[in-house]
Amino acid sequence: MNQSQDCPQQQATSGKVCFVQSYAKINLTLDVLGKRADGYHELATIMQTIDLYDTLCFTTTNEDRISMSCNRTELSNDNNLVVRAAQALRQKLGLRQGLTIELNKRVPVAAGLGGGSSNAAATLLALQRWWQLPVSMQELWEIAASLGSDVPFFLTGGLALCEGRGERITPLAAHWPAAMRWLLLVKPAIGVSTATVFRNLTSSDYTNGAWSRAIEVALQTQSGLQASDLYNSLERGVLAQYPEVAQARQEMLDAGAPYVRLSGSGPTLFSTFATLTEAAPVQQALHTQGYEVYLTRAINPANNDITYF
Ligand SMILES: C[C@@](CO)(OP(=O)(O)O)[C@H](O)COP(=O)(O)OP(=O)(O)OC[C@H]1O[C@@H](n2ccc(N)nc2=O)[C@H](O)[C@@H]1O
Ligand SMILES: Nc1ncnc2c1ncn2[C@@H]1O[C@H](COP(=O)(O)OP(=O)(O)O)[C@@H](O)[C@H]1O
Repeated sequence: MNQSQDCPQQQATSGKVCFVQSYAKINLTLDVLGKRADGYHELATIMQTIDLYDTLCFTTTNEDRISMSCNRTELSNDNNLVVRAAQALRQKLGLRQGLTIELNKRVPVAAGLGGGSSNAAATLLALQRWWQLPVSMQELWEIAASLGSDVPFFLTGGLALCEGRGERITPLAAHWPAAMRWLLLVKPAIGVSTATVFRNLTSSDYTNGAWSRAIEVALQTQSGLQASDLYNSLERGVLAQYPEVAQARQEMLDAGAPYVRLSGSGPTLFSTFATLTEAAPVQQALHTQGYEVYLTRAINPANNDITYF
Protein backbone atom coordinates (compact mmCIF):
# COMPACT_ATOMS: atom_id res chain seq x y z
CA MET A 1 0.00 0.00 0.00
CA ASN A 2 1.23 3.48 -0.82
CA GLN A 3 0.28 5.77 2.06
CA SER A 4 1.12 9.01 0.23
CA GLN A 5 -1.16 8.01 -2.67
CA ASP A 6 -4.00 7.47 -0.20
CA CYS A 7 -3.36 10.81 1.55
CA PRO A 8 -2.67 13.33 -1.23
CA GLN A 9 -3.74 16.33 0.88
CA GLN A 10 -1.37 15.34 3.64
CA GLN A 11 1.50 16.41 1.38
CA ALA A 12 0.21 20.01 1.46
CA THR A 13 -0.26 20.44 5.20
CA SER A 14 1.84 20.63 8.34
CA GLY A 15 -0.98 19.17 10.51
CA LYS A 16 -0.53 15.89 12.36
CA VAL A 17 -1.68 12.83 10.45
CA CYS A 18 -3.25 9.50 11.39
CA PHE A 19 -3.73 6.74 8.78
CA VAL A 20 -5.98 3.70 9.24
CA GLN A 21 -7.49 0.82 7.27
CA SER A 22 -11.20 0.05 7.45
CA TYR A 23 -12.15 -3.55 6.65
CA ALA A 24 -15.34 -4.96 5.10
CA LYS A 25 -17.43 -7.91 6.37
CA ILE A 26 -19.49 -10.77 5.06
CA ASN A 27 -22.47 -12.38 6.77
CA LEU A 28 -21.96 -16.13 7.20
CA THR A 29 -25.54 -16.39 8.43
CA LEU A 30 -28.32 -13.85 8.60
CA ASP A 31 -31.48 -15.00 10.40
CA VAL A 32 -34.30 -12.45 10.35
CA LEU A 33 -36.49 -13.38 13.33
CA GLY A 34 -39.31 -10.90 12.72
CA LYS A 35 -40.33 -7.26 12.52
CA ARG A 36 -40.14 -5.07 15.62
CA ALA A 37 -42.44 -2.30 16.80
CA ASP A 38 -39.76 0.32 15.97
CA GLY A 39 -39.76 -0.76 12.30
CA TYR A 40 -36.39 -2.54 12.46
CA HIS A 41 -36.06 -6.31 12.17
CA GLU A 42 -34.81 -8.57 14.95
CA LEU A 43 -31.68 -10.37 13.72
CA ALA A 44 -29.25 -13.12 14.59
CA THR A 45 -26.33 -12.80 12.19
CA ILE A 46 -22.77 -14.10 12.24
CA MET A 47 -20.40 -11.62 10.69
CA GLN A 48 -16.76 -12.02 9.70
CA THR A 49 -14.19 -9.31 8.87
CA ILE A 50 -12.45 -9.80 5.54
CA ASP A 51 -9.21 -8.54 4.03
CA LEU A 52 -10.80 -5.95 1.74
CA TYR A 53 -10.45 -2.41 2.99
CA ASP A 54 -10.84 1.32 2.53
CA THR A 55 -8.22 3.73 3.85
CA LEU A 56 -8.80 6.79 6.01
CA CYS A 57 -6.36 9.62 6.53
CA PHE A 58 -7.03 12.16 9.31
CA THR A 59 -5.18 15.49 9.47
CA THR A 60 -5.55 18.04 12.28
CA THR A 61 -6.41 21.61 11.25
CA ASN A 62 -6.68 24.95 13.07
CA GLU A 63 -10.30 25.46 11.99
CA ASP A 64 -13.18 24.48 14.29
CA ARG A 65 -14.76 22.18 11.68
CA ILE A 66 -14.59 18.83 9.94
CA SER A 67 -14.11 18.56 6.21
CA MET A 68 -13.84 15.42 4.13
CA SER A 69 -13.00 14.28 0.64
CA CYS A 70 -13.45 10.93 -1.05
CA ASN A 71 -12.23 9.33 -4.27
CA ARG A 72 -15.94 8.49 -4.85
CA THR A 73 -16.96 12.13 -5.18
CA GLU A 74 -20.68 11.39 -4.69
CA LEU A 75 -19.77 10.44 -1.09
CA SER A 76 -17.88 13.69 -0.35
CA ASN A 77 -20.47 15.39 1.85
CA ASP A 78 -21.45 15.98 5.47
CA ASN A 79 -23.85 13.00 5.41
CA ASN A 80 -20.92 10.66 5.04
CA LEU A 81 -20.75 8.28 7.97
CA VAL A 82 -17.13 9.28 8.71
CA VAL A 83 -18.17 12.92 9.18
CA ARG A 84 -21.19 11.90 11.27
CA ALA A 85 -18.97 9.66 13.45
CA ALA A 86 -16.37 12.40 14.01
CA GLN A 87 -19.10 15.01 14.68
CA ALA A 88 -20.82 12.74 17.22
CA LEU A 89 -17.55 12.27 19.10
CA ARG A 90 -16.69 15.99 19.01
CA GLN A 91 -20.16 16.88 20.26
CA LYS A 92 -20.11 14.33 23.08
CA LEU A 93 -16.78 15.65 24.37
CA GLY A 94 -17.19 19.32 23.41
CA LEU A 95 -14.05 19.22 21.26
CA ARG A 96 -12.99 22.18 19.08
CA GLN A 97 -10.12 20.43 17.29
CA GLY A 98 -10.49 20.72 13.50
CA LEU A 99 -10.06 17.77 11.21
CA THR A 100 -9.71 16.91 7.54
CA ILE A 101 -10.64 13.35 6.54
CA GLU A 102 -9.59 11.71 3.28
CA LEU A 103 -11.48 8.53 2.49
CA ASN A 104 -10.20 6.22 -0.22
CA LYS A 105 -12.95 3.71 -1.09
CA ARG A 106 -11.96 0.30 -2.38
CA VAL A 107 -14.86 -1.58 -0.82
CA PRO A 108 -17.88 -1.44 -3.17
CA VAL A 109 -20.63 0.90 -1.97
CA ALA A 110 -24.16 -0.30 -1.05
CA ALA A 111 -22.94 -3.84 -1.60
CA GLY A 112 -23.81 -5.78 1.58
CA LEU A 113 -20.18 -5.53 2.75
CA GLY A 114 -20.69 -2.89 5.46
CA GLY A 115 -18.16 -0.44 4.02
CA GLY A 116 -19.77 2.74 5.37
CA SER A 117 -20.38 1.20 8.79
CA SER A 118 -16.76 0.07 8.94
CA ASN A 119 -15.58 3.58 7.99
CA ALA A 120 -17.67 5.03 10.86
CA ALA A 121 -16.28 2.59 13.44
CA ALA A 122 -12.72 3.09 12.18
CA THR A 123 -13.16 6.86 12.61
CA LEU A 124 -14.40 6.47 16.21
CA LEU A 125 -11.52 4.14 17.13
CA ALA A 126 -8.86 6.21 15.35
CA LEU A 127 -9.86 9.48 17.05
CA GLN A 128 -10.24 7.81 20.46
CA ARG A 129 -6.70 6.39 20.28
CA TRP A 130 -4.97 9.20 18.38
CA TRP A 131 -6.37 12.03 20.50
CA GLN A 132 -6.35 9.85 23.67
CA LEU A 133 -9.97 10.78 24.34
CA PRO A 134 -11.62 10.08 27.73
CA VAL A 135 -14.34 7.95 26.19
CA SER A 136 -15.02 4.33 27.17
CA MET A 137 -15.75 1.43 24.80
CA GLN A 138 -19.35 1.47 26.14
CA GLU A 139 -19.68 5.15 25.11
CA LEU A 140 -18.14 4.41 21.70
CA TRP A 141 -20.61 1.52 21.32
CA GLU A 142 -23.53 3.91 22.07
CA ILE A 143 -22.35 6.37 19.42
CA ALA A 144 -21.75 3.48 16.99
CA ALA A 145 -25.27 2.07 17.52
CA SER A 146 -26.77 5.54 16.92
CA LEU A 147 -25.00 5.72 13.54
CA GLY A 148 -26.20 2.34 12.18
CA SER A 149 -27.06 -1.23 13.14
CA ASP A 150 -23.82 -2.66 11.67
CA VAL A 151 -21.43 -0.07 13.14
CA PRO A 152 -20.89 -1.66 16.62
CA PHE A 153 -19.64 -4.93 15.04
CA PHE A 154 -16.76 -3.05 13.43
CA LEU A 155 -15.52 -1.71 16.80
CA THR A 156 -14.18 -5.21 17.47
CA GLY A 157 -14.54 -7.03 14.14
CA GLY A 158 -13.22 -10.54 13.60
CA LEU A 159 -15.94 -13.15 13.96
CA ALA A 160 -19.04 -12.31 16.02
CA LEU A 161 -22.69 -13.10 16.59
CA CYS A 162 -24.72 -9.89 16.23
CA GLU A 163 -28.23 -9.75 17.69
CA GLY A 164 -31.02 -7.26 18.30
CA ARG A 165 -31.08 -5.02 15.22
CA GLY A 166 -27.41 -6.04 14.82
CA GLU A 167 -25.89 -3.89 17.58
CA ARG A 168 -25.57 -6.54 20.37
CA ILE A 169 -22.20 -8.19 19.72
CA THR A 170 -20.82 -11.49 21.05
CA PRO A 171 -17.26 -12.13 19.79
CA LEU A 172 -16.67 -15.75 18.79
CA ALA A 173 -13.43 -17.73 18.88
CA ALA A 174 -13.19 -19.85 15.77
CA HIS A 175 -11.63 -22.85 14.17
CA TRP A 176 -11.82 -21.39 10.68
CA PRO A 177 -12.05 -24.33 8.27
CA ALA A 178 -9.18 -24.84 5.83
CA ALA A 179 -11.81 -25.88 3.27
CA MET A 180 -13.09 -22.28 3.32
CA ARG A 181 -9.74 -20.45 3.29
CA TRP A 182 -10.39 -18.39 0.13
CA LEU A 183 -13.45 -16.18 -0.17
CA LEU A 184 -14.44 -15.18 -3.68
CA LEU A 185 -16.72 -12.12 -3.80
CA VAL A 186 -18.66 -11.22 -6.93
CA LYS A 187 -20.44 -7.88 -7.14
CA PRO A 188 -23.12 -7.36 -9.80
CA ALA A 189 -23.11 -3.82 -11.21
CA ILE A 190 -26.03 -2.53 -9.14
CA GLY A 191 -26.35 -0.97 -5.69
CA VAL A 192 -29.01 -2.30 -3.34
CA SER A 193 -30.84 -0.30 -0.66
CA THR A 194 -30.81 -2.16 2.66
CA ALA A 195 -34.11 -0.53 3.67
CA THR A 196 -35.83 -1.75 0.47
CA VAL A 197 -34.60 -5.30 0.96
CA PHE A 198 -35.94 -5.42 4.54
CA ARG A 199 -39.22 -3.84 3.41
CA ASN A 200 -39.74 -6.58 0.80
CA LEU A 201 -39.39 -9.45 3.28
CA THR A 202 -42.39 -11.71 3.83
CA SER A 203 -43.12 -13.62 7.03
CA SER A 204 -42.11 -16.86 5.25
CA ASP A 205 -38.53 -15.47 5.17
CA TYR A 206 -38.39 -15.34 8.97
CA THR A 207 -36.54 -18.07 10.91
CA ASN A 208 -36.18 -18.94 14.59
CA GLY A 209 -32.44 -18.17 14.57
CA ALA A 210 -31.44 -21.82 14.22
CA TRP A 211 -28.99 -21.20 11.36
CA SER A 212 -26.92 -18.76 13.41
CA ARG A 213 -27.04 -20.94 16.54
CA ALA A 214 -25.91 -23.99 14.53
CA ILE A 215 -23.01 -22.15 12.93
CA GLU A 216 -21.95 -20.76 16.31
CA VAL A 217 -21.64 -24.32 17.61
CA ALA A 218 -19.95 -25.58 14.41
CA LEU A 219 -17.36 -22.79 14.50
CA GLN A 220 -16.45 -23.53 18.09
CA THR A 221 -15.98 -27.28 17.67
CA GLN A 222 -13.42 -29.27 15.79
CA SER A 223 -16.23 -30.76 13.67
CA GLY A 224 -16.18 -27.38 11.95
CA LEU A 225 -18.17 -25.11 9.75
CA GLN A 226 -19.32 -26.30 6.34
CA ALA A 227 -20.56 -24.42 3.31
CA SER A 228 -24.02 -25.95 3.75
CA ASP A 229 -24.26 -24.19 7.16
CA LEU A 230 -24.31 -20.73 5.52
CA TYR A 231 -27.71 -19.03 5.29
CA ASN A 232 -29.26 -15.63 4.57
CA SER A 233 -32.96 -14.81 5.11
CA LEU A 234 -32.65 -11.84 2.71
CA GLU A 235 -31.41 -13.96 -0.21
CA ARG A 236 -34.74 -15.22 -1.56
CA GLY A 237 -36.18 -11.73 -1.88
CA VAL A 238 -33.01 -10.23 -3.40
CA LEU A 239 -32.75 -13.01 -6.02
CA ALA A 240 -36.44 -12.55 -6.88
CA GLN A 241 -36.28 -8.76 -7.09
CA TYR A 242 -32.92 -8.24 -8.79
CA PRO A 243 -32.42 -10.44 -11.90
CA GLU A 244 -28.79 -9.21 -12.13
CA VAL A 245 -28.07 -10.94 -8.82
CA ALA A 246 -29.81 -14.18 -9.84
CA GLN A 247 -27.84 -14.16 -13.08
CA ALA A 248 -24.50 -13.61 -11.32
CA ARG A 249 -25.30 -16.45 -8.95
CA GLN A 250 -26.03 -18.79 -11.84
CA GLU A 251 -22.82 -17.75 -13.61
CA MET A 252 -20.79 -18.50 -10.47
CA LEU A 253 -22.38 -21.95 -10.23
CA ASP A 254 -21.82 -22.58 -13.96
CA ALA A 255 -18.15 -21.60 -13.56
CA GLY A 256 -17.73 -24.26 -10.84
CA ALA A 257 -18.48 -22.55 -7.52
CA PRO A 258 -19.73 -25.35 -5.23
CA TYR A 259 -22.43 -23.07 -3.75
CA VAL A 260 -23.12 -19.33 -3.58
CA ARG A 261 -24.47 -17.12 -0.76
CA LEU A 262 -25.56 -13.48 -0.56
CA SER A 263 -23.71 -11.18 1.88
CA GLY A 264 -26.04 -8.98 3.96
CA SER A 265 -28.62 -7.24 1.80
CA GLY A 266 -26.42 -7.76 -1.26
CA PRO A 267 -25.90 -7.55 -4.12
CA THR A 268 -22.46 -9.07 -3.40
CA LEU A 269 -22.38 -12.87 -3.60
CA PHE A 270 -19.64 -15.08 -2.20
CA SER A 271 -18.35 -18.60 -2.42
CA THR A 272 -15.52 -20.30 -0.51
CA PHE A 273 -12.63 -22.46 -1.70
CA ALA A 274 -9.87 -24.50 -0.05
CA THR A 275 -7.19 -23.52 -2.56
CA LEU A 276 -6.36 -20.79 -5.05
CA THR A 277 -6.29 -23.46 -7.74
CA GLU A 278 -10.00 -24.13 -7.17
CA ALA A 279 -10.93 -20.45 -6.86
CA ALA A 280 -8.99 -19.15 -9.87
CA PRO A 281 -11.16 -20.52 -12.72
CA VAL A 282 -14.33 -19.11 -11.13
CA GLN A 283 -12.60 -15.78 -10.45
CA GLN A 284 -11.35 -15.61 -14.05
CA ALA A 285 -14.72 -16.58 -15.58
CA LEU A 286 -16.67 -13.95 -13.62
CA HIS A 287 -14.02 -11.28 -14.26
CA THR A 288 -14.19 -12.03 -17.99
CA GLN A 289 -17.96 -11.56 -17.84
CA GLY A 290 -17.42 -8.04 -16.50
CA TYR A 291 -18.17 -8.49 -12.80
CA GLU A 292 -16.23 -6.81 -10.01
CA VAL A 293 -14.45 -9.77 -8.39
CA TYR A 294 -12.44 -9.87 -5.13
CA LEU A 295 -10.46 -12.83 -3.85
CA THR A 296 -10.04 -12.32 -0.12
CA ARG A 297 -9.56 -14.00 3.28
CA ALA A 298 -11.22 -13.96 6.69
CA ILE A 299 -9.19 -11.90 9.17
CA ASN A 300 -9.15 -10.82 12.79
CA PRO A 301 -8.04 -7.18 12.90
CA ALA A 302 -7.81 -6.92 16.73
CA ASN A 303 -5.31 -4.33 18.05
CA ASN A 304 -4.15 -3.42 14.54
CA ASP A 305 -2.49 -6.82 14.44
CA ILE A 306 -4.03 -8.65 11.51
CA THR A 307 -4.42 -12.41 11.89
CA TYR A 308 -5.46 -14.51 8.91
CA PHE A 309 -7.79 -17.38 9.68
C1 LIG B 1 -28.32 -6.03 6.27
C2 LIG B 1 -27.07 -5.81 7.06
C3 LIG B 1 -26.59 -7.17 7.60
O1 LIG B 1 -25.32 -7.09 8.18
O2 LIG B 1 -25.96 -5.28 6.38
P1 LIG B 1 -25.74 -4.58 4.93
O3 LIG B 1 -26.34 -5.42 3.88
O4 LIG B 1 -26.38 -3.20 4.97
O5 LIG B 1 -24.25 -4.48 4.80
C4 LIG B 1 -27.37 -4.88 8.29
O6 LIG B 1 -28.41 -5.40 9.07
C5 LIG B 1 -27.68 -3.47 7.92
O7 LIG B 1 -27.08 -2.62 8.83
P2 LIG B 1 -26.95 -1.03 8.53
O8 LIG B 1 -26.56 -0.84 7.11
O9 LIG B 1 -26.09 -0.44 9.59
O10 LIG B 1 -28.45 -0.64 8.67
P3 LIG B 1 -29.14 0.68 9.30
O11 LIG B 1 -28.47 1.89 8.71
O12 LIG B 1 -29.24 0.58 10.78
O13 LIG B 1 -30.61 0.53 8.70
C6 LIG B 1 -30.91 0.73 7.34
C7 LIG B 1 -32.34 0.29 7.13
O14 LIG B 1 -32.39 -1.15 7.08
C8 LIG B 1 -33.51 -1.65 7.79
N1 LIG B 1 -33.06 -2.50 8.89
C9 LIG B 1 -31.76 -2.51 9.28
C10 LIG B 1 -31.34 -3.34 10.30
C11 LIG B 1 -32.32 -4.16 10.94
N2 LIG B 1 -31.96 -4.98 11.93
N3 LIG B 1 -33.61 -4.12 10.55
C12 LIG B 1 -34.00 -3.32 9.52
O15 LIG B 1 -35.18 -3.32 9.15
C13 LIG B 1 -34.29 -0.43 8.27
O16 LIG B 1 -35.26 -0.16 7.28
C14 LIG B 1 -33.28 0.68 8.26
O17 LIG B 1 -33.87 1.93 8.02
N1 LIG C 1 -18.29 6.22 4.19
C1 LIG C 1 -19.27 5.71 3.44
N2 LIG C 1 -19.01 4.68 2.61
C2 LIG C 1 -20.01 4.14 1.85
N3 LIG C 1 -21.29 4.58 1.86
C3 LIG C 1 -21.59 5.59 2.69
C4 LIG C 1 -20.60 6.20 3.49
N4 LIG C 1 -21.20 7.16 4.21
C5 LIG C 1 -22.49 7.17 3.86
N5 LIG C 1 -22.76 6.22 2.94
C6 LIG C 1 -24.10 5.92 2.40
O1 LIG C 1 -24.50 4.64 2.94
C7 LIG C 1 -25.09 3.81 1.94
C8 LIG C 1 -24.76 2.34 2.24
O2 LIG C 1 -23.39 2.19 2.09
P1 LIG C 1 -22.50 0.89 2.45
O3 LIG C 1 -22.07 0.95 3.85
O4 LIG C 1 -21.45 0.80 1.42
O5 LIG C 1 -23.59 -0.27 2.25
P2 LIG C 1 -23.58 -1.80 2.65
O6 LIG C 1 -23.57 -1.89 4.14
O7 LIG C 1 -24.83 -2.36 2.05
O8 LIG C 1 -22.35 -2.42 2.03
C9 LIG C 1 -24.51 4.29 0.61
O9 LIG C 1 -25.45 4.20 -0.41
C10 LIG C 1 -24.11 5.75 0.87
O10 LIG C 1 -25.09 6.64 0.39
